[in-house]
Amino acid sequence: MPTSSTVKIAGASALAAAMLAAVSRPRAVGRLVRGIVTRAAGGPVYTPLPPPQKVKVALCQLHVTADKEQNLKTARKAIEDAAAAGAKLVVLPEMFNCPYSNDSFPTYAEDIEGGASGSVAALSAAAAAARVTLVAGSIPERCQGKLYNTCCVFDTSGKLLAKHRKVHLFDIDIPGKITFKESLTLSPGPGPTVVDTEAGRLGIGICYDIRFPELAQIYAARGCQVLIYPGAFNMTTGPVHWELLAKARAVDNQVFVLTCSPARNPDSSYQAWGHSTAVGPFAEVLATTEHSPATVTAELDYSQLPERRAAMPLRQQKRHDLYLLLDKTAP
Ligand SMILES: NC(=O)CCC(=O)C(=O)O
Repeated sequence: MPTSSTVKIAGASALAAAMLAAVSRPRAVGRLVRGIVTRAAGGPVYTPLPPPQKVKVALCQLHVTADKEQNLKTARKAIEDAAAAGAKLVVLPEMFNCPYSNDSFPTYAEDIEGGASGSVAALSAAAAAARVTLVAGSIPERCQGKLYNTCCVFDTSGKLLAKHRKVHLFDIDIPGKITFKESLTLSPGPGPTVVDTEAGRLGIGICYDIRFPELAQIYAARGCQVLIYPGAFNMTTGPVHWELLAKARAVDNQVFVLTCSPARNPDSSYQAWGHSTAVGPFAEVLATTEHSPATVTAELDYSQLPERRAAMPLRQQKRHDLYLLLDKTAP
């Protein structure tokens, strides 16, 4: 059925109809982050273009020390090298600018919201210089008297696109093996973080967040193509769970999953498992490494997503009459 406005156009003279069409047809007036800005009656409208079909990613498994400036230099060099090798999406590790410890978080914490963060300025400059989308691992953030474990995402011009505060804090006690309680110093973040970038729609989690399938399901339901988890698993759980969890989140949701860890540092009080890994939507390991400093690269081919989903239509086969994913933070 034609709408009333279509009927009006059809009934107008040819000249009037042509003039009306010219006014109402969106005119491209500029480009912004692979999007088109059009003028419409209500003001400019930004329509993102679909991301490229294939995206080269780099997971920078960095050597992290107690020297923040040195850590930022190491990160910048890794970002530059990754871009020179063709990466368009670069990922850094969890807590890459400080040692992973409750003693360090308050000392190294920075004010991101107020724009006073030296790390954020350095990361923004690095993303802009390298022209990459940067998922900048995480740093300790101080905001209104609280501390968070926070991941900043920058676009290719260095603009801060989004910030994810770790939602699930790492509080575990495996007797004789590992006890860690992030909640001694950190507060949990408010919820999921979905970011539209030139490299695709990203869902962000930090380390322990990967253990919670519901968060990944929310990201899949909101159309994320890639789930990205900067993380620092430990020597007890890492060998058994790190890759398993990345594969599980990928295969359950038929998405790409990227994990990025600090390299293992013998001088550190916390020994990270390393093994930064890229996983495809069929749970296939696309690229991985051991525990030394390294950059893992992989090509994500987004055309695989509809193919995998058509071949195994899990999304259509869900029994919503039996269970329900309740996204309490849905926009
Ligand atoms: N930094 C973390 O959240 C560590 C998570 C971890 O090691 C685990 O087993 O989970």
